[in-house]
This record gives sequence, C-alpha cells and structure tokens, in this order.
Amino acid sequence: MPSNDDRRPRLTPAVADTRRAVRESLAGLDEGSLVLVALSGGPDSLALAAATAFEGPRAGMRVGGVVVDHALQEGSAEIAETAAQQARDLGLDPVLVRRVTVDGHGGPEAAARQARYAALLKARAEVDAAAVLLGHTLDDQAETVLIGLARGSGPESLWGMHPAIGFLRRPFLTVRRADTKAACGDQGLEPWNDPHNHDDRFLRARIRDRVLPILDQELGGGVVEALTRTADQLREDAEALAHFAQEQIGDLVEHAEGGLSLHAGALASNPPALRQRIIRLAVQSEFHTSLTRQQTLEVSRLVTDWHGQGPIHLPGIRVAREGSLLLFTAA
Ligand SMILES: Nc1ncnc2c1ncn2[C@@H]1O[C@H](COP(=O)(O)OP(=O)(O)OP(=O)(O)O)[C@@H](O)[C@H]1O
Repeated sequence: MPSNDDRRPRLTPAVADTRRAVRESLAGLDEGSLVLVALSGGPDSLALAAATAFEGPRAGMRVGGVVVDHALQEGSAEIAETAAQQARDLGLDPVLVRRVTVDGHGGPEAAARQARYAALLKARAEVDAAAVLLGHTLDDQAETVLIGLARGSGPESLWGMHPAIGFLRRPFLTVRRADTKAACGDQGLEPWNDPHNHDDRFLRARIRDRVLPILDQELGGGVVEALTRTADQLREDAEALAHFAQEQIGDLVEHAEGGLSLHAGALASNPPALRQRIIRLAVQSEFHTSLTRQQTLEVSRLVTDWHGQGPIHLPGIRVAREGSLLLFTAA
C-alpha cells in the first residue's frame, strides 16, 4: 500500500543501484565478519554507508565505519564528528574517528591520501574487519584514467582503481556520482560538500569541472563510461601479459653471483610488451625495485640492438651483456 509519509526512505532507482553495487561487492566475504565503511561525510561515502547498513546485515555481516580527520582545515574535527554521527544514526557500529598528521611529503594531495590509507588500514586491523569499503565512483575512475592518459602512463596505472585489492573494496566503481547524490537525497541524508572537490587549485577538480564536461559535450556524451571501458580492457590485457611474463620467467632467469642473468636470445624472441615485462619482473623480484619505462627500454636495447656497447648503470644495479646472457648485478 502506498505511503503518504514523505520522510520514509524511498526505494528509488538510485537507492536500488547503490544497494546492488554493495551487495555484489560483499559477496565472497564471510558471514559474521565485520566490514568498515570509510566515511568522509561526502555524498559518495554517505550513500555507501546507507547501502551497506542495509545490505550488510542481510548478508549476515556487521557494519562499522571509520572517519579520518586530516586536520588540514579549520573545523575538520567537527566535520569528522558529524560524519561519524551520521554513520551511527544509520546503525553502523563501531564508528571510529582517527586524527592523522599530514606531513606534505610528495605534495598535499598525495600526502593526505597516504596518511588516510594508512589510518584506514590500521583501524581495520584494530577491529579485525574483513574489508574497508571506499566510495570511489565511476566518475572518479574516469578522472583517474583521463589524468593518466594525459600524462602518458602505462596500462598498469591507466587501468585505474581496483574494485577489490587487499582489504580495500570499491563497490561504487560501477555507480555514477549523480546516483550517489540522488541516493542521499532519496534517503533524506544530508552530505557534507567538500569545497576541495571544486577547488581550481587541484588538478582533479579542474578535470572534473572543466575538462570532462567539455569532452562530454563535444563527443556527444558517454565519455565517463567510455573512459572506464578503456580502463577495463587495459586491465584485462595487462593481466594477461603479466600472466605470460610470470610463466616465462622461470625458464629465462638464472641466479648468478650477486644477481641474476636472463637469456638474451629467448628474451629477444618475445614481443616488446612481454620482453619489457619480463625484464621488470626479474628486476623487481631480485632487487625489489621498479624500473621506469625509460630504464626498461634502455635494458631492452642490450637485447635487441646489441653491438658490443658497455654496461648500463641503473640506481643500485649494473646491467651488462655477456655473450648470450644479460647479467644484472648489485652495483
Ligand atoms: N576523511 C576521510 N575519512 C575516511 N574515508 C575517506 C575520507 N576521505 C575519503 N575517504 C574515502 O575515500 C573515498 C574517495 O574519497 P575522495 O575524496 O577521493 O572522493 P569523494 O568523491 O570526495 O568521496 P565522498 O563523496 O565520499 O567524500 C570516499 O568515498 C571515502 O570512502
């Protein structure tokens, strides 16, 4: 029977969509486990908290929340407390508030992100939660991909954010930001609007407010979905290449005095994308360091353009061609 009570949350398409996304993301977690929603108080994470408060118990799970106070702006403690109270009102328990120190290392955005993730994972360990849910949306994903494209990133970073990696889950990577806002409105929730999200000093805000709308308009719409489709395809391709590289590495690598050697002939017979991955993988496993694309290409030339040139010196690693072998030793 239809209700005339306007205060009752309505099961609108946006609410249903957010719940569906959370339901799918929780699948695979054990019954009886605790999941934590990472909450800023913004529309995405507030909609996430509401959807998880609904779906979690139906999947036999307990739902808590964690709010990080970056202490970067005046009134941040009140903003964090408001978000925490909203989470408690939705039935989340426990709700943790963690104040962090952001040291500014690597730029303000990166430093805040690093401090935030560290605090979220620490809180997870404290309460032994099975997962921390983050409210990144399809729009966030498209922004990440576009920024990566413009900066010449490789497929591993162009594929964007993972829906599930380690303890982190991002149920809303299939949900549009407009729908998280709508879901808040439909459930009578009042999110906090972070002024930084539209602050022109931040690249992401400029991409969000200026670049994407123009692209969308000029290309006739659908740009956000298109960018994330590209990311999905890149992820599949890159995962396949990583798999093949892993498969080959055992046959190609031999341990040598103070390092390792790779068979140059076998490496040369691989297509460049695979060859470069094998080189990177070998270096990563032996020296625990990631080569840049430029460094990888330089090493690769000792395989494909060998004319007796001398060794290459990378930070901490010497790479030399010796006969049919490529020799990597600690410098
Ligand atoms: N201060 C915080 N405390 C806890 N979690 C946070 C905090 N800030 C961000 N997060 C988590 O990371 C997600 C992405 O944050 P980000 O700031 O990139 O996006 P957003 O679009 O502003 O999200 P929201 O609308 O939820 O604030 C959020 O949805 C939330 O899950």
